[in-house]
Amino acid sequence: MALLQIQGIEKRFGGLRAVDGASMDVHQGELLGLIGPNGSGKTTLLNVLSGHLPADAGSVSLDGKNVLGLNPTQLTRLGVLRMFQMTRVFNRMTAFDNLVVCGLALGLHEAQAYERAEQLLDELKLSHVMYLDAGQLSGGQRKLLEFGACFMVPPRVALLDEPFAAVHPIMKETMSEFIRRRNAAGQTFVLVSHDMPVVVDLCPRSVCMNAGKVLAEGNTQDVLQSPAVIEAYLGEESEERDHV
Ligand SMILES: Nc1ncnc2c1ncn2[C@@H]1O[C@H](COP(=O)(O)OP(=O)(O)OP(=O)(O)O)[C@@H](O)[C@H]1O
Repeated sequence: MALLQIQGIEKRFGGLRAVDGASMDVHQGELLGLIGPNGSGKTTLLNVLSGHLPADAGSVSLDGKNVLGLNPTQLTRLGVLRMFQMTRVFNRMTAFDNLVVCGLALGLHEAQAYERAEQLLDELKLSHVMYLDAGQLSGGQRKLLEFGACFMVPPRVALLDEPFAAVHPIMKETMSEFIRRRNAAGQTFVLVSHDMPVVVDLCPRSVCMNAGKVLAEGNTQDVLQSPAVIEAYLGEESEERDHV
């Protein structure tokens, strides 16, 4: 049985079907790419999975138990953890305290939270800025920090929304390496990204969405070469040209 079974999810905003009957499975230990042109419904689907938006229809089960309708706090406790496209950290707290607070909120004891925060900062090459306020860090460092916060208590599934956007290539490499290492150790990920070389490199399997529906899924290379997927991305490019 899949770790996460997503069936027939629908989410409407007024007359717009942002997610239109999307179904997919996320297997234990896999690193699944979730791709698709701008506006295809990827972020909205993640928002439904993490409890930040109610769905209009469909079902989501984790380990076979229905979790649709739970709120973000309940889902976080069950191990469904979400990293946002827009970085969300406490700017007036140090990088170290940001992680410690997150660990305490997830139920760690103080000593455990300190230890894991130090380990994660080291692993993410942020030890040299650990006592700076998060507001003093670069955008990329803040993103790495938020990313690290997701792993203070390793989740059942980490939902990452564009973690590499606007991140310096060296930090991007640090993040990719972290994802690769954790995945090799059994961590399950869903990775939303427009960075195709990284998706190809990291994700053996991908799902491509378009207009709220699943357009193709399977081996990432095959998905990217599928005529329907190429057409969907070309459609996006010609729409961009029309607006210039
Ligand atoms: N809160 C909202 N209210 C109204 N429309 C919304 C809202 N959130 C998203 N949408 C619309 O829903 C559609 C899907 O958006 P979504 O952000 O899920 O796509 P996406 O695939 O994540 O896009 P991108 O790759 O650009 O981030 C878009 O047409 C978007 O404008």
